[in-house]
Amino acid sequence: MIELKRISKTFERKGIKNEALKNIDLTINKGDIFGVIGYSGAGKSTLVRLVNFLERPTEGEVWIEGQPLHKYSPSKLREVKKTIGMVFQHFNLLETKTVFQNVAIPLILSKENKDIIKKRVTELLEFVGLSDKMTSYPSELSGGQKQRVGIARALASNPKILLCDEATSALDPQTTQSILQLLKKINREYHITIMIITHEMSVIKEVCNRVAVMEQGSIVEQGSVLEVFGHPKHETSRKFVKTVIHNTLTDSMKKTLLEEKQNHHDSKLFKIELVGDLASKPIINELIQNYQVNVNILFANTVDIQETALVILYIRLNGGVKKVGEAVRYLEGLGIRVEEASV
Ligand SMILES: Nc1ncnc2c1ncn2[C@@H]1O[C@H](COP(=O)(O)OP(=O)(O)OP(=O)(O)O)[C@@H](O)[C@H]1O
Repeated sequence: MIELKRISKTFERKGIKNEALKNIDLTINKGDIFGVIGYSGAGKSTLVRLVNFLERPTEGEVWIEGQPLHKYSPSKLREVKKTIGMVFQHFNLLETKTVFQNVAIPLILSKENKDIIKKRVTELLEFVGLSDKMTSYPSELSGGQKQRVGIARALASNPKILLCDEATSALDPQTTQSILQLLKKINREYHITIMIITHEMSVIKEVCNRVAVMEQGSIVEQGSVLEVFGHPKHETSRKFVKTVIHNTLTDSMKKTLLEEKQNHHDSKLFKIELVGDLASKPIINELIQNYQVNVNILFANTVDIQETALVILYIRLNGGVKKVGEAVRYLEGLGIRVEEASV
């Protein structure tokens, strides 16, 4: 578990202060794959560097697995930091060392014996799918293979937490997919909590269960990925969600609705979201049959988030205030999020 409490970080250079993080409160639970997203300069890297104390907070507390890192001496910090692995955007491999030697570095530093190192590195290279590259040098590998080495090295000391700072940003979409699948496998099989820093919402959609959106040093929204994708509250979150999910009426549909407005003064427009099992229920049919309302579907989109279907619909209900009200209450009673929409 990672807990950041009232964290602020101010950099000072030549008398000029730069408040990189402002009053951050964040809890990442054991087993989470937690994404932090934001535009360049939002403070993401500073935030992740605080978790393994590559940076010290100006104010606030950093708790890792119940341990108060902000109170620890450098030697005690070194011990805790062994339980945290880090994966970097540009891999940070030693070019003069082989794949095997790169992965072995953390074990050599903690003075493990040769047999243990050999066994552990062999296992890890098998896990990341690079058994046949043991004696290769980084210059002989593709970007995706280099990142697999970086990940194996981060796992060498058996961490409880893995921090990934833009780990897929230098990779093409297909390689990104394979690295994200590997991170999922690490989370599932090794029960490692993962914190992912990214500026790509597709990364969050693919692997994270929770997300925090950052802007100018603050967290402007956080929650489950389904919640934030289905119903982003902050403007910045909405912009990020739009990059991966089409969740608003199309321009041509808005135009038509505006033109038709006078003909539909007794109808109401709603945005509804169906999550998981609800997505496959005959809800529209029930609205028509049981509540005698006319249902006009104006927009529909289905996306899979974390292997769960999220259906976003814009529907126009017509049938008088009473019937429409009853229909809405029926939907809400099923646990469907219903929001009156405007054009
Ligand atoms: N060591 C430093 N000294 C001074 N200012 C810094 C330092 N590190 C970061 N900053 C500043 O803190 C702010 C946040 O930077 P940070 O790198 O955390 O953002 P980011 O969201 O990770 O951006 P990017 O995606 O571009 O890496 C920026 O204004 C940056 O200039």
